Amino acid sequence: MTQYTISRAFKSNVERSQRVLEIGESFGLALSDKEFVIYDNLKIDIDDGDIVYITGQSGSGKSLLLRDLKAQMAGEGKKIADLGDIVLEDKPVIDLVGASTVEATDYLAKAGISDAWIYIRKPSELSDGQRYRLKLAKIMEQDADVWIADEFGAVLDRVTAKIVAFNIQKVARRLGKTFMVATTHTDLGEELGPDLTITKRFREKVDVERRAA
Ligand SMILES: Nc1ncnc2c1ncn2[C@@H]1O[C@H](COP(=O)(O)OP(=O)(O)OP(=O)(O)O)[C@@H](O)[C@H]1O
Repeated sequence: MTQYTISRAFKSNVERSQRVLEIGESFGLALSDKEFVIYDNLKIDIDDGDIVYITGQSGSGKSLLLRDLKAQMAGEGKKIADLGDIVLEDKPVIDLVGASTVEATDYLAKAGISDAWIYIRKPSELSDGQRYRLKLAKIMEQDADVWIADEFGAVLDRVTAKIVAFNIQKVARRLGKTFMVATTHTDLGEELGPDLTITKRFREKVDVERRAA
């Protein structure tokens, strides 16, 4: 178990344009620089192989948390596969994943793609949701210790998001990977079965809940 400490704050630095001054006056906003604290010395214990489910409203600080955890884990020498870093070559989908056709179809199926018409298309011809699932297949094939997916399933319909969540946590658990996702959606708890649920609330408030052993 490793303990990570997260602290993050921003200065407001408001640029005082004419319109900003009008808004400040109309809504009674003080435009003096203020500090916004998003994480205040938050301690999070994460074990290798944990499934970590980060939720919270838009703008609450989920991406910042993932980014800081990623940096600290990389600093410890862990290999990270981050969905946000994956660049897709414009080749047929079936050529983009795995060492063989069988391996490719296996990874793709786990990521929720099992349509032959998608296999033979290129990423530029796919929908956002199909591209997202292809990237999930690509993080599963990487020889990394930690898999990271921000905006997890955000572009997927909820039935597909749940199926993909269930499948990928199963693979992560089998391979002993740490899998960390962040999303505004709170409906994936049952499918992910997270070891750690982090709910980011307003200001620096955070709920961290570990599943009973
Ligand atoms: N460089 C920055 N300077 C100032 N404020 C920032 C900066 N980066 C992020 N923030 C603020 O920190 C807060 C958290 O941002 P973050 O991207 O982590 O939110 P999020 O929960 O991932 O949101 P979403 O679900 O919309 O992606 C936001 O209110 C954002 O405005």
